[in-house]
Amino acid sequence: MASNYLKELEVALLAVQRAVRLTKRVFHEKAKGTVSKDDKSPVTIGDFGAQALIISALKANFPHDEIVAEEEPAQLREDAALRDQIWELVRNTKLDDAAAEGLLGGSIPDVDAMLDLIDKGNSKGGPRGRIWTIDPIDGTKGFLRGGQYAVCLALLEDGQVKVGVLGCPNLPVDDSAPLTADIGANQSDDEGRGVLFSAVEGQGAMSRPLGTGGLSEGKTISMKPITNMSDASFCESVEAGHSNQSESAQIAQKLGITNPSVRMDSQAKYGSIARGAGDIYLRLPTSKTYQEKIWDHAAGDLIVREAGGQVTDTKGARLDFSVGRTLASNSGVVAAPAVVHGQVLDVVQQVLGLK
Ligand SMILES: Nc1ncnc2c1ncn2[C@@H]1O[C@H](COP(=O)(O)O)[C@@H](O)[C@H]1OP(=O)(O)O
Ligand SMILES: [Mg+2]
Ligand SMILES: [Mg+2]
Ligand SMILES: [Mg+2]
Repeated sequence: MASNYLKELEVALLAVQRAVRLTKRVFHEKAKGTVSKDDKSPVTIGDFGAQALIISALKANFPHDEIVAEEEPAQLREDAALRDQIWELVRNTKLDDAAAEGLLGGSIPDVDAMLDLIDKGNSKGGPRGRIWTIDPIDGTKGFLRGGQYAVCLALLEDGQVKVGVLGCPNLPVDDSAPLTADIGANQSDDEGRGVLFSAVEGQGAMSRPLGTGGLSEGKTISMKPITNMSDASFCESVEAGHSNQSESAQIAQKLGITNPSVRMDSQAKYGSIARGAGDIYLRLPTSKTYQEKIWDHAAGDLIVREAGGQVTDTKGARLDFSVGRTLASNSGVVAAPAVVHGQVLDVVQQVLGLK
């Protein structure tokens, strides 16, 4: 029987909403408990805490599903001070709505149970079955800089993205607000900011304000119908090491795009183009060896496609979430409204020398 994924969507939205409450507390702290991972990238107490809370909600509702999550608890088992800071955050973060909190399965019993939950995100992924993928804080560098970041959750079934949710605490609630990575001068003022994007395969894409309790009504979002490329806006990473910014500038110029790129951290880029605040998202490989991670793209891929977009890699292939924890068979990302995707891809391939 075909599933409409109603329960999966509700649990995913609430789990992300709750995790965002935790990450926002850390965002407003000066000391974010940052440590460096083996690959030199940063991770904070916010990343670990959000991952624990989301996995707890998934295990309470879908105990047989597998989970591919970004963080692993090894460093925490050795660092009691860091572990205790995370536990303090996790045990004190709840939704205001008791029924919603109850749906997420209630409290985690103790610090060891929390570490075990973080460890449950260690699935290898693959082509079969139900697999959730979590990026507890996407754009950790943006999070540390006081910029955009996203809490990301998606459900894959037999390698296809079925449900995607992105919590973007620093994007404007207003879907028609202009595309900017700026979150305003007064960073302690949350007024008008915080959006939850979601999509279910075949059911369209939605946005709603991030709240503190249950879920508010969602609005359908769609990409902007581009009639004139010179009016288009495109977004890319802030980090020059994540995407080739000189190639993207050449692509924009060849397409006739006159606006400068908007540089924004995280999957907030996918959400922004899905609601028509921007039009095109380019991610151009900077190295031959880096493989994109499935948690960095699964939710955004579905949200953009359900909003009327097309998402491929630079070779024109759809993103393949069925080959493990990384997008090993893809190279880069080209996301654009479906009607112009072919035109954009053509120029990307010319500039990258792929044709
Ligand atoms: N060399 C790289 N190329 C592309 N993406 C990268 C690279 N190194 C890290 N990333 C990932 O890019 C994502 C952020 O993307 P963006 O630049 O669009 O905000 C992060 O998840 C980050 O991983 P990590 O979470 O390990 O830092
Ligand atoms: Mg990420
Ligand atoms: Mg992350
Ligand atoms: Mg990371």
